[in-house]
Amino acid sequence: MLIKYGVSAGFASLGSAKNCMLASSAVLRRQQFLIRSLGGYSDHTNQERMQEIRSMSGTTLEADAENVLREITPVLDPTRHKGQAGKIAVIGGCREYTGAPYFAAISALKIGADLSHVFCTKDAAPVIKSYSPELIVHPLLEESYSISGLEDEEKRHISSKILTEFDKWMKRFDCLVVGPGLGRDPYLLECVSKIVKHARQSNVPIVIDGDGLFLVTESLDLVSGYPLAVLTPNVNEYKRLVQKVLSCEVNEQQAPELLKSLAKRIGGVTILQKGKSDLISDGEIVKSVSFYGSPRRCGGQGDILSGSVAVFLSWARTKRKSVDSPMNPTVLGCIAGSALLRKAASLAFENKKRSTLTTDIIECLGRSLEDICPAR
Ligand SMILES: NC(=O)C1=CN([C@@H]2O[C@H](COP(=O)(O)OP(=O)(O)OC[C@H]3O[C@@H](n4cnc5c(N)ncnc54)[C@H](O)[C@@H]3O)[C@@H](O)[C@H]2O)[C@@H](O)CC1
Ligand SMILES: Nc1ncnc2c1ncn2[C@@H]1O[C@H](COP(=O)(O)OP(=O)(O)OP(=O)(O)O)[C@@H](O)[C@H]1O
Ligand SMILES: [Mg+2]
Repeated sequence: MLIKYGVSAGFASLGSAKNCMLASSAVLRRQQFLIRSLGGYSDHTNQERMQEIRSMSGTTLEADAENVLREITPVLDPTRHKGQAGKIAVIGGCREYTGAPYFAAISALKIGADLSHVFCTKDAAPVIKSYSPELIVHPLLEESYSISGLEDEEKRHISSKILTEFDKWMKRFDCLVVGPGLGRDPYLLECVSKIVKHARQSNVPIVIDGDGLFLVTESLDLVSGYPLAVLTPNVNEYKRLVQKVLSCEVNEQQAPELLKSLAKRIGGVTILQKGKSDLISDGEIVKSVSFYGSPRRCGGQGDILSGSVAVFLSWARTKRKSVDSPMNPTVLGCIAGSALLRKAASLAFENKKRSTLTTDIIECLGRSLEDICPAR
């Protein structure tokens, strides 16, 4: 059974009169909002999608994402200092992939985080630095090819130096994103496993994406039972996870139930299953984000999503500290990240149509959030 997770209901504990009013007209508002939202993705299936969404909102599967975005996005308060709006670190970037960690890290900044770091291999660092002076790029990780010929003892020494260096930084971060463009080199993945273990010991939230999902699918213990872990699998990554954990195939008819079982079996981690609709579960509830979006499937949209989820989940955790809310901040972060990416993708597609690229979508992140939560 899907547990009700209406956002207006969830935030009722915030106690404002505004939220009481929201709750009383929740169904009508949600329907109007979802239908309005369809504007961006104007293909011939809109009528069907409208019908789908109407029935989903009736069963409370569809999240009231616009309201989530409003609730967790902090106001731009002049008394706040640098860092209070979020410090994010992306662990990824190797010889093959330099775009993915850049997309994740720059998206975090464009949404409103104050600082965004990238920890990548030595070869990838100058390339990523050249994309943007805004990012703080650490040429820290090593791949097997760069240490080939060394004795095992020396390799272990390098690995422990990497870990010591990362530890100096770790406690400063509000969230890590592990995996965009990480690659699958065994030596590098072993180092990253140790980084994940340390982050977990320090209670730092971790969003796992891309090759990070390859790593945790092989070593589930890294995240199992850690409530601050968020996995963001695409179609392939999800299939591999389901096969490994539940020993079955993906069944589209029972997608919400399957996702919930998977999240529960991994000890209550939060999973954002990406697709035509994004489905989110922490093993207790299931929510979907189906509106907006674009028919362009250019690579890199998942990377924007992982950076966005990291920021929103940090904001949701901060909000939770100041206001006693029953909401799971990891689920809120996923709902907000998914909705914002889909809105930005829809705006970019309106302008660029077939030539829409990930960089165009990143340029629309600011306006998309501004439409929902004006800066002033
Ligand atoms: N510009 C960049 O540097 C980018 C790097 N990326 C990185 O590339 C690495 C590998 O990620 P991938 O997403 O390619 O790995 P996957 O294992 O998800 O994809 C592998 C193959 O599956 C195919 N595929 C993708 N979606 C599919 C679908 N819905 N149905 C059937 N087949 C599908 C793709 O064509 C691809 O050849 C990761 O580290 C990722 O972060 C990607 O994020 C894309 C952008
Ligand atoms: N068929 C679809 N229709 C509409 N939106 C989709 C569809 N598939 C994915 N998306 C949207 O694109 C986002 C990225 O999903 P995608 O499956 O492309 O991730 P990915 O393969 O990890 O991306 P990346 O290329 O960055 O690795 C999802 O959050 C979802 O909102
Ligand atoms: Mg991906």
